[in-house]
Amino acid sequence: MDLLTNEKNPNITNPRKWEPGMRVLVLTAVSAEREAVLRGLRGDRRFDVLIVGVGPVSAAVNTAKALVTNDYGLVVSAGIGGGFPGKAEVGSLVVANEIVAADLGVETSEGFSSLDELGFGPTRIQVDASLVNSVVEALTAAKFPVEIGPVLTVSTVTGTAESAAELAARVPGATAEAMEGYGVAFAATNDLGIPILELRAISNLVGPRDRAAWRIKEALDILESASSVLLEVLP
Ligand SMILES: O=C(O)c1cccc(C(=O)CC[C@H]2O[C@@H](n3cnc4c(=O)[nH]cnc43)[C@H](O)[C@@H]2O)c1
Repeated sequence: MDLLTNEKNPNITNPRKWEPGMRVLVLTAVSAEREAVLRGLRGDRRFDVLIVGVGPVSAAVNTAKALVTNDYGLVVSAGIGGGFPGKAEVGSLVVANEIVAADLGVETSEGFSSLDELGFGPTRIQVDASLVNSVVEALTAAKFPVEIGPVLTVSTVTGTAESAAELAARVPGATAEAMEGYGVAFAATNDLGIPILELRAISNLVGPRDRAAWRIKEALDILESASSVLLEVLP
């Protein structure tokens, strides 16, 4: 056996299926996001909405803790996020079809190599296509501007056009960026096989840092409205 082979990661599986009536765990990074989701869910008792903190490590640890005590049929990472230019506008919603740990790898003289390429992977978690489609159909019917695509999890918010372009080249189709999705998804899928979703309301574009351009209030309002659509999709 190669001493550096990671035998843990291949246990990421997704054998369980969401069934109507199952409990849903929604994880947000901060309380403003949690409050928005709770307003949208209008007190529906099938949903628990918890704060896991900012960043993938905090998100993974706190999601894993929450999954010890309750049985959930679906885990949702929800919050605001950055949209890749030309892929997701500010004020739109992004539903992940794939959740990608986009900066988990090594830097080489030829550029970035992901853990997958080094044999330590995977760094990408697929989302069940039928779940994605039913959420997107319901959001579209409710007239939300919605995009489907890979949502990147990063430990550092992208702050230059060069870094944004590098990430977009690294993950073809990259649609949004946030900091928690992969941590939440890893905790839910690894060994437990609980289906996952990631939903991001776009507050800013991925690229040069421009704090004044962030539309956090608008994104939280959209997150609230989108959460009420989850009530219909997840009966
Ligand atoms: O730029 C700043 O000064 C700054 C100060 C405090 C917090 C931030 C954040 O980026 C909060 C990250 C938080 O929000 C999500 N998020 C929203 N937009 C993005 C993005 O473009 N790239 C990554 N994460 C984003 C993220 O999931 C965190 O929960 C900045």
